[in-house]
Amino acid sequence: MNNQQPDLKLQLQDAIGARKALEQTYERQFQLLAQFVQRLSYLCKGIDLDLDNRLAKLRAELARSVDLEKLLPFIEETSQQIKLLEQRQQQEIRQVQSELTEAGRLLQKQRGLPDQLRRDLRQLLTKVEQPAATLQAFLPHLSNLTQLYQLALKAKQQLEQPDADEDRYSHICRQITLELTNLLSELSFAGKGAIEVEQIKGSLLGNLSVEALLDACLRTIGIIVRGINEERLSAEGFLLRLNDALTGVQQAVEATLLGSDKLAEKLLNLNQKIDAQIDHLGKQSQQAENLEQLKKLVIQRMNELTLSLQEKQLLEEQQRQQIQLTLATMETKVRELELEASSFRERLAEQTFRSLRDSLTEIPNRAAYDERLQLEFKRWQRFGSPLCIVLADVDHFKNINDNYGHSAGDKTLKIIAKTLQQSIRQTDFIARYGGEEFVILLPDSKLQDLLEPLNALREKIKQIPFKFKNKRVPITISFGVTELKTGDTLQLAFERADEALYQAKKAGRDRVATR
Ligand SMILES: Nc1nc2c(ncn2[C@@H]2O[C@H](COP(=O)(O)OP(=O)(O)OP(=O)(O)O)[C@@H](O)[C@H]2O)c(=O)[nH]1
Repeated sequence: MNNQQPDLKLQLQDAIGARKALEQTYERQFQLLAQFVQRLSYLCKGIDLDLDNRLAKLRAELARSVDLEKLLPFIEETSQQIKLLEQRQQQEIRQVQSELTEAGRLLQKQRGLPDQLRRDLRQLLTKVEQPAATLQAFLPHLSNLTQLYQLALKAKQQLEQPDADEDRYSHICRQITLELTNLLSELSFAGKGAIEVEQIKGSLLGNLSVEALLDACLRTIGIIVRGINEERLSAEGFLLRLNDALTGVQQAVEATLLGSDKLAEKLLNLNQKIDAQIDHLGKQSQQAENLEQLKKLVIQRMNELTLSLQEKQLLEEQQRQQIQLTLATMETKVRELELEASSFRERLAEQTFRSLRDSLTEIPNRAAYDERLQLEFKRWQRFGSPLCIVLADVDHFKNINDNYGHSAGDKTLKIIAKTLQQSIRQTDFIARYGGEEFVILLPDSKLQDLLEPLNALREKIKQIPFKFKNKRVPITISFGVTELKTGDTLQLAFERADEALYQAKKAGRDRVATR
């Protein structure tokens, strides 16, 4: 029993020591937490006056006591206040987002902004539209937008300054050249018109003055008007020839009717004559007194009758021949008309075919693309199966024209167009969008499934052994791809593909970029 007493005492001392150590640890942790809360509360200072006051009280309480029970009401109140503040902040985020978007859109509406600025602005607006957690997240966007406003202002000022006339002048020239080149690539004429179109296209590759561009525009209008007139005249000519042919047939029928009327009259007279001859023969034979007299009479009348019958046969043969002739004439006329009509039909079909084809590369042109796009878009809306748009642009194509001439450039475009067309599926659609740019529509394809085939196609183009001036010149192509999303308009989707293409170019070309 005596031995057990010191043991108990020792155990009690240990327990008291452990408890003290625990209390000290607890106090240290509480101090640490209190310090942390204090620092955090300083960070929130200045956001809201009421919150500042509550946090000050909480800090004072934390400094004074370590009793959590006493602190609880303060913590409760402060957290309520923070919740309200949070709601207010969400509202402010939405407001800043909408104000930034509005300011960006306003800038977008300004005319005469440089192309690059437009692209940057478009990208910025896409970022602004994405949800943000804090107001601070908008700060870089705000600063970007301010920069874009400054750039736009500078660009505008430059345009308005007299010494910017030169820039403005060349900007206008470039715009007209671009529009006219696009228009010409959609026109397709045979013969003289085609040669003239090619000449104008060739002249647009140089730096033309506004006067020369105006002249090119007027010449283009002339070609179009002539083309329309030619088609109109050709249609008019066909109708006139149709009218002539019908008049011819009508006259032939009338002549036949008239001829057969006359013949019928002659035949009637002849029949009456034959009847009279037979009648006369009958009467005279009764008056004959002997057989010899009768025989002479009969022979004479029979000769007269034979002559009349021969005449009748001749008349009938004439009538038959006349009808045959008329029928043959009518048949020839009808055949001629048929030939004329079928060549007219062919010309019309060819015209429709040509107006939807690009004359250089012989693949569908932009007008054909617009038509097909509408169709695919409607299908996409109705059936919901995926639809992708790919923009393809030959890299540094200007260098080919500059270094090896325009016709080398033309040949390059033809080969690339052919390679692209041969590489897509039958249900896909490719068109020359203009210049060195092509557009491909891929129904029933998901964006992620296109990366591999498009990269293979890009490699295929790179491997084409182009040779100019006895030198192997590798040519590359960049692709911008997008898939239509719910709520998309055609314009939005196209702009995304265009942005992707821009990214591919910016990242060094010869690549596939997606958006
Ligand atoms: N030979 C030829 N050239 C054309 C035709 N249409 C447009 N071009 C030329 O294509 C060139 C396009 O040049 P840019 O738009 O500067 O582009 P790029 O040189 O391809 O450079 P990146 O696209 O930036 O890689 C211009 O020089 C046009 O004159 C055409 O039908 N035939």
